[in-house]
Amino acid sequence: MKIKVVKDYEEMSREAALFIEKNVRENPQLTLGLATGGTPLGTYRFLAQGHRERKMDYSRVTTFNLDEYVGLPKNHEHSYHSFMQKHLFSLVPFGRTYIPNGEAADLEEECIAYERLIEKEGPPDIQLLGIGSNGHIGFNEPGASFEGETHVETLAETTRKANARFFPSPEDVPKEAITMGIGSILKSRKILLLASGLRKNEAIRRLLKGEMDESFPASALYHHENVTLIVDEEAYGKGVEDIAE
Ligand SMILES: N[C@@H]1[C@@H](O)[C@H](O)[C@@H](COP(=O)(O)O)O[C@@H]1O
Repeated sequence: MKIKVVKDYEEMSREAALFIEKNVRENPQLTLGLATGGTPLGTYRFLAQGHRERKMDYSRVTTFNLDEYVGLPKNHEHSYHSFMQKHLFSLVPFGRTYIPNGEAADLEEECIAYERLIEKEGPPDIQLLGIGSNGHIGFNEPGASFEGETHVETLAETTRKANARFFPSPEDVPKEAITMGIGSILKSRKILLLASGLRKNEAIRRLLKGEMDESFPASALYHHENVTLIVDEEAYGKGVEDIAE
């Protein structure tokens, strides 16, 4: 695991966007795995700026999103479809964009179809990831299998609480989500993990201990040979050793 410690959220976001831009310049037909949540917002802002000001071209890039809430219509203001539209897709035209359909009549079928799509079009050349304070990646909660494919996950109460800030009230946070599995995520060629702020300090500390354990989903990343962690000083904390290589 390559670890880059940066000053703050802005710097993390800029570094992440530069990482993606460099890879897209080298391969304009890249497949990009995308994440939601507060963490990648700055990265998306910088990608949009690069497109606007430096004419970065994403017209042949295909994107796959990690996850979507179950039961929210695509045009619901808190669906991840709406999130991506608002923060990235309306600002940067991509070739093709895929997000799981959380209101599919047959969710199992949707999961299988999404996994097949990833296999057919991908796997992603770069998978962008945030980390939950309980170590979740995508919506793979503690206990999720490291070999798991796209599936329906019941959200941990801590995750629902953390995401309540995006909803009018905590009860409005859906109880389930479709998520790419940890096995699907690990198929990506490169993984770019971002973490910012004190809220993530404990999760980063635990990750950097380097112990692989299904009770801590992000530790599965030690099974992958090309992971870059960009972490700001608050999330990294003082005195954390670079245990990981
Ligand atoms: N499903 C998403 C994850 O993809 C995200 O990485 C994580 C952290 O969110 P945030 O970036 O808002 O801290 O939780 C969310 O629930």
